[in-house]
Amino acid sequence: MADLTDRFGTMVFSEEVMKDYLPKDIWKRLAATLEGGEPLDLDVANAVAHAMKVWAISKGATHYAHWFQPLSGITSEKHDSFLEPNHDGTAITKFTGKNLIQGEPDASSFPNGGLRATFEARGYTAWDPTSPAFIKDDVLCIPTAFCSYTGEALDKKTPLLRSMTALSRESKRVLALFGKTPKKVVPSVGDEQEYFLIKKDAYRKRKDLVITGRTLFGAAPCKGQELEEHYFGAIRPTVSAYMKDLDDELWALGIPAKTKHNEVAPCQHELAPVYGEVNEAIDQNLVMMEKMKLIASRHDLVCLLHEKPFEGINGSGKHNNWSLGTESENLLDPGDTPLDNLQFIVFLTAVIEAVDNYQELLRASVASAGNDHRLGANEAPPAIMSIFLGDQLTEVVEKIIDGKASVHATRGVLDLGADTLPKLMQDNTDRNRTSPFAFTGNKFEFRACGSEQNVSDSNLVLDAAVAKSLKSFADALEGTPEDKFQDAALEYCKKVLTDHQRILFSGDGYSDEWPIEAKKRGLANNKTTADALPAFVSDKAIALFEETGVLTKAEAQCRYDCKLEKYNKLMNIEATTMVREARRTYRPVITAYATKVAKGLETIRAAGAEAAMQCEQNTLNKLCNGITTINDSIKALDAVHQKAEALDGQEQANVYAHEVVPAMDTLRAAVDAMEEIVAADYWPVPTYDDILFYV
Ligand SMILES: NC(=O)CC[C@H](N)C(=O)O
Repeated sequence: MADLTDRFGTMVFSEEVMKDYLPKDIWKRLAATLEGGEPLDLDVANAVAHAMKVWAISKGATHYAHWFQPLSGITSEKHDSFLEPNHDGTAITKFTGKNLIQGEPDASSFPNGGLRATFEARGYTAWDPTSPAFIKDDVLCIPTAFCSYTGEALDKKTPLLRSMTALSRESKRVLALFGKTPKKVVPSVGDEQEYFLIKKDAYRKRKDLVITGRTLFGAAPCKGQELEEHYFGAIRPTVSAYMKDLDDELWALGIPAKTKHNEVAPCQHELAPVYGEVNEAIDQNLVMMEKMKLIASRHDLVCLLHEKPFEGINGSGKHNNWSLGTESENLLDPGDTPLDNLQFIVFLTAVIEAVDNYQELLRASVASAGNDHRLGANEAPPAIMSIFLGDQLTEVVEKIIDGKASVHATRGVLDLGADTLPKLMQDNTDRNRTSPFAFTGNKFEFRACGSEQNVSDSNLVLDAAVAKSLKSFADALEGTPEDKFQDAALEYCKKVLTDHQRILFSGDGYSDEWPIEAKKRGLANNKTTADALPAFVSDKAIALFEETGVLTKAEAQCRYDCKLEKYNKLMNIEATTMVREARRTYRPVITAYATKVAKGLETIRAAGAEAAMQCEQNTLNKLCNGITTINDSIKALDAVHQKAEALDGQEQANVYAHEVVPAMDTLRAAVDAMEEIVAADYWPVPTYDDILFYV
């Protein structure tokens, strides 16, 4: 077996491979594009395409594909063979610079929200050279952006790249004030991917799981996660074999899979890669999710990426560990020297201001039907956005607000009563699992993101919002005389921190007091996707998107429309599945069992042993009541479902969130109550106990 390091990145057209395959001058010109955004000319593209083709074919590839992320959030690819037939019955291989740079897929079947009417059907894909090409299933996949012919972004990647540009631009302005001139500033991200693994045969027997990705019914198991024995527990052989396969494939694809472990819920696991530049990290996360599902199938398992496959136990998040850095320093690392501390405080302040100003937009960025079930319980943060800084940093911020921090008169350094900030511990124990946005030593962990989501939206909002805060700082401080800069910077931070202190919260996000307190502080609490999404197109959000150049108004509107449409469609699918299952799967079985109990009772009564049968009579009564409740609940759900389907857009979403979901909860409760009394061999589907403990 190849050496462990030799197995890494074998299927990636990496910088190292490029250097190997490309003539020196071509590589230099390409590197200028990668680093400085120099426009790419056709000569270079032709040479790169040729090198890519030769390399890919040497690895067994037969096709190439522009690999992109339409607004559905999942990835798309159309495979074209490298082969070109000659007229004489032979063939050559061909892949040109033009093929590399641009593709022209038919865009008409991808979601494009409100822009549909004005768009031509065609769209085009454009090579993103900042994320390396890779070979997947004998296909050379080229990461691309996806736009309409009129230039509007129709994908998740384009605005993310724009937000990176904005953030780099404004960060550089701020760093210039500290006398630093990095080439670029890049947000980096490490996404912790949580998932469930269950047996394929159990999965196939659960229509709700197959169709909606989550269980719409299911009584609480006899044992849940209360014994806390699964988290970090020894990994069972079936799961371990899966994880090894997965690691191997991810490593070959250059995905730095690092940490794997059992998560809190039975059957739940996590895989965390080493962080990387956000654009590439998200591409890799999308490939990772695809591989997780495919490889599970080879092991007779199913990987569930839904945010809440099982009610009442831990859901799955994708904690987005976000930081900002130059080629030589992490700007969210408090550092050791006082001057670094002031710079750190400026960037910290910018993040605090950004999260407070755009709390509703951040909430909207993680809004989805699945995440609605997860937020607010079982170690997932509530829907209220807030920031957890930890004790030490909270104290520092309080000192700045109280005017107890100053720039040291003679030495010109930040004075907090001590020379430096305490070196903050990157210690997991200081984490607050109920916080949506927690500082963890040298980065922020955005915990509200859901496991199934493409986190481009969350990151572009975060990048844009922080870019705006930094822009305000640079606008205010540029031109300040050098000897006054530090005092002025600290004064600026003091004001901003005072204005935005309300977003800081270190307490228990699950407590009954927090929503009340949050309301007093004026923080938003958008509990459902329907409530959260309008923030995506508020005047404030549009102004941010336009000012930072991340999205035009039309592009933002189109994203809102797509998210809304997806929510409404998913809710329709869930409500339909639920009613059908209740009618066709559960009710007949409950009725059959009630009939059996009734017949048994009759027989025993005839035999004169009535007293002993009181308990069976009680069961029969419960079953009959249950059937009535189920019938009533189906009727009630049908009615609100029809009401929702008669509407569209935001109005439809509102009815789904506030009327259909509660009706679904009622129907579920009615069926689940029967699961507890119907004889096990009658029950038509595997129960939570059957599913969660047999992998
Ligand atoms: N241990 C953890 O961090 C659990 C997190 C939790 N699964 C979530 O939904 O976010």
